[in-house]
Amino acid sequence: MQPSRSGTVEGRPIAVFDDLLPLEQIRQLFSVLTRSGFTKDEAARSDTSQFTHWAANVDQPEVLPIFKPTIEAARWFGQTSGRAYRVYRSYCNYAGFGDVLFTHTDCLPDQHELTGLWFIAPEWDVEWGGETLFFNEDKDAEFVVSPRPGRLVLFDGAILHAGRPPSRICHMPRYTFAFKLEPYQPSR
Ligand SMILES: O=C(O)CCC(=O)C(=O)O
Ligand SMILES: [Fe+2]
Repeated sequence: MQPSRSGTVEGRPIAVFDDLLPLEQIRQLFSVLTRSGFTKDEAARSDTSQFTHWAANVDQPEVLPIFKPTIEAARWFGQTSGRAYRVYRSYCNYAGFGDVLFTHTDCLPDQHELTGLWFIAPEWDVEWGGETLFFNEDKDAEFVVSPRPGRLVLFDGAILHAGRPPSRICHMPRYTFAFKLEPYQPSR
């Protein structure tokens, strides 16, 4: 498995993977998500907890078609870091026009956790916005990922990042399906 492109921010890796699954499977997952139980209780940071956004927690992510390719992409990451990763949390974020998604990190600098984000949409127009941005320590955006349907971006969770809400002309929910992965010692 090879990324379409990769880079680093503050020396920490990011990789973008495309076409890991047929678009039809992404469309099916989109359809399931539109009928799922989202609750407005996900907070990006402790100091923004009064501005929650909608998310749906998923208890059995193994059954989803996006699970295995996520593990395989994490294995690609592990080739460089020498680490093995396992999923410890899965959920889907929702954002619509006018929502705010705050900049945040997903782990502490020395935790070396990974976040995998899948863009789940049947189609996406560049004018709809909704990119995920990655910032350096100066809060300058250094890496941008367009929310192309079926795309996976995998990154060191200590990189400051934010999803951007879709624009006013976007009639589609912006779903990003998140896998949080932690390093672990596989038993031999
Ligand atoms: O929706 C996005 O682009 C970002 C989501 C995110 O950073 C997260 O769920 O931790
Ligand atoms: Fe995040």
